[in-house]
Amino acid sequence: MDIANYMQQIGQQAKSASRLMARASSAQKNQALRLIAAAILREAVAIRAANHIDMEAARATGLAPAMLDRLSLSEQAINNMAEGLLQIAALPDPIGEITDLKFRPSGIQVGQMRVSLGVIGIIYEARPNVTVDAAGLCIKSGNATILRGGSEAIHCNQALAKLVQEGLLGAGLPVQAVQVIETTDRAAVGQLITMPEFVDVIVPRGGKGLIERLIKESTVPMIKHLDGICHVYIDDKADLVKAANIAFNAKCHRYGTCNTMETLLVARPIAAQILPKLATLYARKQVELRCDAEAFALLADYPYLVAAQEADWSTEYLAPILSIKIVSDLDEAITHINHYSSQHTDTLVSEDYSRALRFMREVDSASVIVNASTRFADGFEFGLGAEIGISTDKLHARGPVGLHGLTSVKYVVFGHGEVRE
Ligand SMILES: NC(=O)C1=CN([C@@H]2O[C@H](COP(=O)(O)OP(=O)(O)OC[C@H]3O[C@@H](n4cnc5c(N)ncnc54)[C@H](OP(=O)(O)O)[C@@H]3O)[C@@H](O)[C@H]2O)C=CC1
Ligand SMILES: N[C@@H](CCC(=O)OP(=O)(O)O)C(=O)O
Repeated sequence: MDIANYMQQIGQQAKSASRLMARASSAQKNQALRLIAAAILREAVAIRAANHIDMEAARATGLAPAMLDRLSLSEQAINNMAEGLLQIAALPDPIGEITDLKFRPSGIQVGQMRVSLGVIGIIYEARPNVTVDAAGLCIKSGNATILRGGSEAIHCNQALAKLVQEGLLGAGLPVQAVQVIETTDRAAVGQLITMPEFVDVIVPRGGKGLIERLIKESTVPMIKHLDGICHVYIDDKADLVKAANIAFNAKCHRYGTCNTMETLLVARPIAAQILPKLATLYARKQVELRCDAEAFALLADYPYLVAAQEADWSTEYLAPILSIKIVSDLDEAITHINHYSSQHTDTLVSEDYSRALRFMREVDSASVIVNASTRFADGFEFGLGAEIGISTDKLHARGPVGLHGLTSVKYVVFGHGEVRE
């Protein structure tokens, strides 16, 4: 395959499709979403068969269990993809909304109209449900998209792409509004990020290697969705029952997601009370605990205990591993988090109102949570219907990105024959 030519063609097709998508009616876009949902349910067996091929290949290469979990599509996950599309269909259409329309002294009326971004290139991990969530959000927000999922998911992504295109066709929308790149050759990524004539925005979801390349090479603006070095800080004013539930869920609910806790900070006055209890819970899941010297001494009998190294505080394990540090107070916790966190999601467990407010104001992360698990940092859980991912950028969109994050506004002016004096 001549990758440069192939990507030029994909880019041109996306650009043409984006013009039609920008003016598509809400009814058409919603019809496409419903048709895709129905096709996914109808073809559940074929989707699972494609996923099985990917899973077998990934197992053969020794992919880590948490990554296999991310790649696998259960019957429930397939139902959830379809349900997610129906939820996106039920959301109000943001496109065309005019806000803040005001008369100016000159007589003109000035307002802002919400518009689509155009063509969005999304590079993401081997997680097939993202293919459907991203396609659904891009369709509803009137964009065209070029999708480059993780190579381990290629068969499943192609099967899903066919169903998405079937739905677009059925609703009278351009099938090339959603294109899945058919090659796993990373040269295609290199092309995608250097086609500003066709691509308006790149959304990279991934780790440091991906981002380093994109920062060096991309000539297209990006909304970066980076790694999650997420923290839970258990304060000495915490309700310890809540704290244990939250700290267990934040680590053990799913190891491979970016909103999983990687470091637990515990206030010194309650460390001896809470840490052994938590260790009992973590031991059931065989979670390795990488502890600073103080926590190490408290948990000396724990079966999977390791002394933490400096590098642990800035490591995203995506695995049953947790680093633990005892801190003196909220100030030390905030300082640690702002130094080591990837500014994705951080949680405080405390019953103290003033400390909660301080944590929310001072922790510089996309989602700052009080008394709930970091795992809630998710577009669906935040009520966005679905998400493109979790932006760790500060500009344009921050945190879970839903429909609004895939749009922009332009000024619109209604005149009545006015001329400037
Ligand atoms: N903030 C967020 O919303 C999210 C963040 N993440 C983060 O992603 C990371 C885990 O996912 P993981 O699969 O390991 O991520 P990777 O960064 O390894 O892969 C993600 C995607 O980028 C591609 N890629 C990676 N490196 C390059 C490169 N140098 N050139 C071209 N393409 C590249 C991969 O392709 P290939 O298949 O060829 O490897 C894949 O499609 C974690 O850090 C996690 O926190 C994940 C999801 C959401
Ligand atoms: N929003 C997601 C987490 C973000 C995400 O997609 O993470 P990842 O599993 O690293 O691709 C969730 O809570 O399921």
